[in-house]
Amino acid sequence: MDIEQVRNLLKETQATVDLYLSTGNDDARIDAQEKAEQLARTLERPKDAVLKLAYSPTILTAVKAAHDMNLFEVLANATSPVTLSELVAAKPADPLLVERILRLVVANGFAKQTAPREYLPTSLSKEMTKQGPVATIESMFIEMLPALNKVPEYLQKTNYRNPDDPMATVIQHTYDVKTDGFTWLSQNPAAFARFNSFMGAQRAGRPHWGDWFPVEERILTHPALSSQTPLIVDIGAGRGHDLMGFKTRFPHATGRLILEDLSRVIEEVNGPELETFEIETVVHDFFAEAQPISGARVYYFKNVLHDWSDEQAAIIFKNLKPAMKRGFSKIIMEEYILPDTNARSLPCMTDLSVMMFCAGLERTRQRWTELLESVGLQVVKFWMREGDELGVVEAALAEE
Ligand SMILES: C[S@@+](CC[C@H](N)C(=O)[O-])C[C@H]1O[C@@H](n2cnc3c(N)ncnc32)[C@H](O)[C@@H]1O
Repeated sequence: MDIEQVRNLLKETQATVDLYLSTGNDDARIDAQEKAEQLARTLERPKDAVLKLAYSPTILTAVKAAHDMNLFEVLANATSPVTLSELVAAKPADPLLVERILRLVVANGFAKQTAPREYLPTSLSKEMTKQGPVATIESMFIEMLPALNKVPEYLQKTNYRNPDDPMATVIQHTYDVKTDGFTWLSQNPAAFARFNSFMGAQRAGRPHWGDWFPVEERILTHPALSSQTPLIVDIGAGRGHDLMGFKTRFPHATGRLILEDLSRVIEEVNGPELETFEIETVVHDFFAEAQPISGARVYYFKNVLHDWSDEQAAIIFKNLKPAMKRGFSKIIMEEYILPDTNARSLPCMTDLSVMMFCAGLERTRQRWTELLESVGLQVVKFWMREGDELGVVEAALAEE
């Protein structure tokens, strides 16, 4: 172990923690957390680090089993220690088994132990009683882990080609299905509900782009805007929460708000709620047809492009471009924008997951630039917000 390195990291960790405590800035919080992790890694013997990594799936297993035995439900509201006997009664289950599961759960911060066979909740135990976090663990455990397990085999079989076909990626290899991952999930209502809650939980608490992106300056201030102009076309919009959020923040913005998605989604979302927000709906398959709404100020995609490989994304953009008005229309994409070096761990985890599930990918600045330029578009600016590597790619037709 390099003692000098430990000393330096300790100082750096202290400095980033102090910065966070004095500013409350979320970037500073994440920097502090990463420095602390680096420090912990430096203190760990490499062989122990490898062992821990190899055994790490057992943590997920223990948390899932604890959830299945209702241990978090019983613990969550306790203000004084809960005994093993009380926890055992929740299912009921064998005391020795519960004790063993709880040992791993406690060692990983999902509960606290106050005395032999006495436990208290932590913020993580409480998290494990909410629908979204539970769905996150369940979806990962039930549907995704079997496929993750097959990734090395799949990559070997495909001679280590980067997956680019959503009909022939790890999901099809694992489950022997002939559909894309989303269709496969949608055919199993329980799995689909889990997955949707998982995705919802992943996005929960993220600020709306209208709260940090300079919407007024970059979008609303333009002499050509009129009440008939499509102001925002949200492509692959899902249930329309982003447009509703936009309308709430900019109720007097000039122009129409249009929600586009596949027909099955539009059938489901059409109704009084969207009408209240004056949101129009249009059925549009971005692979099969040209963009039907011409001359919009903004073509907005959120969490759409990362589901698709560059080859598929190029089709989406080629179908969009003819509708764009030069000097007026913009593309706004809310996605991860990874730095070209040293990306953080979480977006790299989602990168591997979208690769496995739909041959998608999270893109670095360089990859976004290259993708857009390959189809006659250009990055106008990358906008990063505080907190993580999520941001907005603002793009337009390339200059002629
Ligand atoms: C990951 S969801 C994102 C939804 C929404 N933008 C959000 O961030 O919550 C991807 C969306 O793309 C839609 N989608 C998938 N394939 C599509 C296609 N070929 N044409 C149009 N929309 C599509 C899906 O129905 C889904 O609503």
